[in-house]
Amino acid sequence: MSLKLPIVDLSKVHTDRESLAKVIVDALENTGFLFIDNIEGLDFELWFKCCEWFFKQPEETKKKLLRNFWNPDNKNVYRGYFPVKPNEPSRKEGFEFARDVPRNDPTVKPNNWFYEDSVWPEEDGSFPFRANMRALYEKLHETALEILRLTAIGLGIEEDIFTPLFSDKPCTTYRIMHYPPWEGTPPDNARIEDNKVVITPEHTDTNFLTLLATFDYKGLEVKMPDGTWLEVAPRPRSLVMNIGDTFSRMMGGRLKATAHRVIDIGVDRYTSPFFFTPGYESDIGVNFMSKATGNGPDHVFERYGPWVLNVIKNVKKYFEYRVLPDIE
Ligand SMILES: O=C(O)CCC(=O)C(=O)O
Ligand SMILES: [Fe+2]
Repeated sequence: MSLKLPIVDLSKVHTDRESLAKVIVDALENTGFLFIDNIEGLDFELWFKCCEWFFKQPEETKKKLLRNFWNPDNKNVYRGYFPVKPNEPSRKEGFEFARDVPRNDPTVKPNNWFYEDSVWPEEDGSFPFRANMRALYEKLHETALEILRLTAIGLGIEEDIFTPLFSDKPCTTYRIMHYPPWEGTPPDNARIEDNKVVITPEHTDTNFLTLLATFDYKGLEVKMPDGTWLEVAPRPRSLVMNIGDTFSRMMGGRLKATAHRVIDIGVDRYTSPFFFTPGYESDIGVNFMSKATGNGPDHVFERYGPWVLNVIKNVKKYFEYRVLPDIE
């Protein structure tokens, strides 16, 4: 069964802010997923071409971009390329980058790998991969901020209240992914109910807000409050949006970070999430609404960086992040 997600039509962003705000907050209080239509200037075809271009690069090129965990010759520990791992239920290769910060920024500790420089594949001049991806990043950053302004309106708080979390060096990760179909028999840990096979197991996102292009591929499924799974039917030129643990926790669970997974559809699958993420020093403490309204249980200041590092290393225990060095 497929899920009819609420749709936020951004062509109405100047004329009908209140009703868009209501759609967003209602969606985030319920299923936690929605579609965003009509994002001016966002070129999905170019975005898809970037995926195709990158994943057909020779293995040698990708190897130079591997995180240090997979290629000790490389310095990058957080950004770059990750390969398909044999016998893992998460069956995908991906490339991740961020906005670079100036190397001489005195507020960034030299060992803070959240802010390491992104690494890029060499180009031969026929396709400006890096320039395209960077332009797409800025468009998605702008879109995410607009969505958060609308969310704030829907929550009845000051429209720009979330903006400062992302003004100072956001830790956003922009990723492109390729899921190759299983070769032979999938491992047992990829098998789920009804003989289905996953290529990304059930999870919630950890970051603040995710904007996802599925490029009309099927496969994404969302968990309903009653525990059943519904598929997200592809919607051309639309972004799928959900929020992550960071935002949900700040809101005391009022807005939902909903579990989702990806089912094997038997063909090469390309998708691209933009993991919109606060700055390392940004305050993501609980009881955010008390801070925003001056009422309610005490808001407790908490920095994003140390909080999320503990989550990925010790709570979610992502195996490739287990080795990440401590920062402070
Ligand atoms: O590929 C997809 O459709 C979703 C991927 C996803 O959930 C993720 O990367 O967090
Ligand atoms: Fe996800």
